[in-house]
Amino acid sequence: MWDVPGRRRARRPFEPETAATWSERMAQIRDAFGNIPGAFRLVWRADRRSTIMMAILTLIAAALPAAQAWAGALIVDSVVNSFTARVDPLIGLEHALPFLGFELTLLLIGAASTQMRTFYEHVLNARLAHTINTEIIRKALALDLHYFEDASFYDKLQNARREADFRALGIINGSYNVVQNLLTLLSFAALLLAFSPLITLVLFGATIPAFVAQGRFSNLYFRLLTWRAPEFRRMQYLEHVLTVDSSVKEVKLFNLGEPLLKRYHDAFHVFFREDVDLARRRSFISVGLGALASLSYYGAYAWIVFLTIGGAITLGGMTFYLTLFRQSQGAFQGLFGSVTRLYEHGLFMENLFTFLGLQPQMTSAAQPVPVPPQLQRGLEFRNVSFRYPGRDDWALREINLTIAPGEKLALVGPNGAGKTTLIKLMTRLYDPTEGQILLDGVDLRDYDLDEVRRRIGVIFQDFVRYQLTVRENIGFGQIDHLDDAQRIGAAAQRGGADDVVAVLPGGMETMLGRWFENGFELSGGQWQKIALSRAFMRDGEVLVLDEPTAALDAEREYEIFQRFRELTAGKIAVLISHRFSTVRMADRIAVIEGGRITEIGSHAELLARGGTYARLFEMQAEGYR
Ligand SMILES: Nc1ncnc2c1ncn2[C@@H]1O[C@H](COP(=O)(O)OP(=O)(O)OP(=O)(O)O)[C@@H](O)[C@H]1O
Repeated sequence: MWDVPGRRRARRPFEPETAATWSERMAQIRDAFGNIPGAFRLVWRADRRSTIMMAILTLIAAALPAAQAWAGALIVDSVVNSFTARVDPLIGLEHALPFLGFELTLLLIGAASTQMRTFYEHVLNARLAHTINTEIIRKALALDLHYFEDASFYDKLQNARREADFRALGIINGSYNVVQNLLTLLSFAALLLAFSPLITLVLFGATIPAFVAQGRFSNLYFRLLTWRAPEFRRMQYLEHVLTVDSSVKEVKLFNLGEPLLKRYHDAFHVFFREDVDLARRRSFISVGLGALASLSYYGAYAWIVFLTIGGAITLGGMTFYLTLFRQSQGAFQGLFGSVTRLYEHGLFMENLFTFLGLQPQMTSAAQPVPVPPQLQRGLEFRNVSFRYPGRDDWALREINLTIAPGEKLALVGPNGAGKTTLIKLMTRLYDPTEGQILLDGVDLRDYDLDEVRRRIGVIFQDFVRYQLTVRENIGFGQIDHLDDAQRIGAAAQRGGADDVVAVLPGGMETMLGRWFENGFELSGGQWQKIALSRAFMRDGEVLVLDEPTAALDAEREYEIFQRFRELTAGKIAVLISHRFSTVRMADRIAVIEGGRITEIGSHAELLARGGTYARLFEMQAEGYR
């Protein structure tokens, strides 16, 4: 039913109903309402004062109509008394004035409390959005890399983020409204029941179908939005590609703009049609069921008219009961409306709480072994095999490798061979599926996770270009030394960023990138020097450089590698490179093919062996002749 003809991409069909059995439906309702306390805790954490103020203001709002009715009655009584006593109009007015003043005061209190509530709601909304975003970011920080390499994680993130703040606030408002309506209703229900239980049943019973229908629509709407998360992200992705600096060159030169924009439009129209369809059905059913409630009201009306004409009740009694019918039915509908909205908000909060409930698997040992200050035995891969979550094939298979303290090891191999994966295991971004990685004889998993990472400096080939100052770009290698100008300067020199800094208008304080004002964009190689310097900022025992010099000019690369031994003296250095001029400077070279180490040895040994390394080296050397 959600499928729109003529679309190119086949979509998963949206199934409107899954909670088939009664018990499943009850469980769903329980879950949705079960999220209310959690939402309250969240709001409470975000801003206690506003939460309390809103509660007080709601109670004032609940009490005001009754007080106003009472003030009205006092005014009428005062007028009637003066009239029957035939007092002078001025004196009569004088008697009524305090009551008029009372009503005016109530009116002013009402207006002020409405404004105050709007104000506190605004404050709470801003704080709440911030609190929720912070919790989402904190959770993302705690989660392992594999979550970020999985599309369904982004759907969860998307669902958690979307509307969470507005829904949490909705739960607070909804809960307060339920209390308000309940109080009003209780007072009316007593009077109504005393008059006629049957009429009470007819009036209230007629509003129940609308309540049930609204609940079903809330459920449908929630599931539609949740199910839609992947498509919605695809739209956001297109928007991103079409509007950021990193893709603008290709978008222009390959004329991708309009075709991609069309995809964006198409996705929007599918969503739009689905939304309109749902809204239309919701409106139709609401009108139909609203008519049912009105019908019951007019049925009761006719009954009262009949009783009045028959002389069973007075004209005043008729007016009184009619008011009672209308107001109590209104309060009942209001109560149901609030409950339905609460249910809908509760469903949406489920997404946030599910996300916040995700647990990292890569955790520190309960009683971590301290990492030794100086490595004695180095790093050892013992029978390590690894498969990415959700993949059947092995990315690494039976890796046995020991890297001695101070050794320089190069990893070479074709694209997709598993080199970067090996680094990810070494830095505990992933744990091996089989086997162990030992740092100085102790399994990496027995150390404190942060401690391990602190001791290893890594720059990946897809390093980050922080749109921040040079100082921060380098200093982030050791964030607690961000203000240590000397250390940052030394790291810049070792990584080769010193000559970049020399030409920048603001030196170390120059803003890099084009995203922010006065940003200075660097060339690919210049960025790489900055990233390399970031790795040198770290004073760890292990330095890992994944394609560190791919974008450097030959001269600079030569210079850095001439000094490489000196720069990494006493440290383990692992470098991945496709450039043999770089690779040959390592003590040993491991060739990785299809996830296995197929050759290992020094440059001379591998050349002498005449295997893959020798073949690739000759091929590259040939290219330069
Ligand atoms: N996050 C991931 N999830 C699933 N599979 C992955 C992931 N990252 C890499 N792979 C797969 O693991 C294998 C090894 O990839 P890896 O990135 O380690 O190769 P590499 O040797 O570093 O290649 P390159 O020289 O191209 O950088 C490849 O088959 C790749 O498809």
